[in-house]
Amino acid sequence: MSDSSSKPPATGGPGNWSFTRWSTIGQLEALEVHHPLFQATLFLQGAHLTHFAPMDERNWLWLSELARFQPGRAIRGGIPVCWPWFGDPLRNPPEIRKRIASSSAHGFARTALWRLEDVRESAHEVEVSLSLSANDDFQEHWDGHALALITFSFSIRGCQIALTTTNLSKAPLAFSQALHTYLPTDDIQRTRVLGLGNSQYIDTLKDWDYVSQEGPVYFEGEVDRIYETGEALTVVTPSGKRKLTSVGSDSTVVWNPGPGKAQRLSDFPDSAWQKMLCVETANAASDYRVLNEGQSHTLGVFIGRA
Ligand SMILES: O=P(O)(O)OC[C@H]1O[C@H](O)[C@H](O)[C@@H](O)[C@@H]1O
Repeated sequence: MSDSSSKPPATGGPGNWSFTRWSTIGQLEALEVHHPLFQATLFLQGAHLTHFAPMDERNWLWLSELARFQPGRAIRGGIPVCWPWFGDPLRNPPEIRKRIASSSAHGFARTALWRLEDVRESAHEVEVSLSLSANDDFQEHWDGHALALITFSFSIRGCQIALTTTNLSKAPLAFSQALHTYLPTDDIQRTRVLGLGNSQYIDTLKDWDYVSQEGPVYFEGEVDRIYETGEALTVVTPSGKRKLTSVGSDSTVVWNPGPGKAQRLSDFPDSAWQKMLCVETANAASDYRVLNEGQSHTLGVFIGRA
């Protein structure tokens, strides 16, 4: 399945690194980081991180055992980059919707081929940057000109992701987005998310009604909510805790498909809803952003120990 070499793909850069190497996984090109302190796997398609773990630890990200690594197909698990719109185009505000020429959820970035910009290595950290220039090549999906630059910083403390969008068109650019993090759990019924109490959420399963959250978020069946806060969160599972700290975000999506939707999802085992949850650092719903010509916005998350 995985074939490592130092030979870069046509879309990659030179591979003269100590801890990072090119790899072919399924039909896709990936960068594998094997640092003495941590490991990571990052695909050029979608700038999609599927694996991050400090040495001797299990993957901090959930990855479906049915995930397929094929051109044009979203990988189920890891951290899909939803950009330049989040969710169903029809659920986005008119300013965003008017640019979208497709019915696909979560934008085109997660299945587009990103360009490797830079790899920086040190004794403590590896930093990988990729870019996606959304220009006329993406006309069939979207009408706009923007640059997405994403930087992953891996260290023994955790993994930081920063996604910067720059508007390259003359007209204002409205967009929504998310870093759609899949996390593993041993048991969803013994999992909770702390830090969202005292906020409001849109319950997308109940006609998009507003609901007040009190106390921790528990999972009993399907959950699909957009919280109106970007506060730091702690995810507590039977085997440990993770802290997610965001920048540039005032919305957080919490999702678990539950047993019913699990059966309809692509590349997702029927029982896997018991072993995962998504906590997505977002600019979604009313937290969408508008950039004037040349302006930039950075959305970021640090995933660390709690
Ligand atoms: O199946 P996908 O397009 O990857 O979407 C997976 C999920 O993403 C988000 O979390 C949405 O809130 C869910 O409604 C959706 O089911």
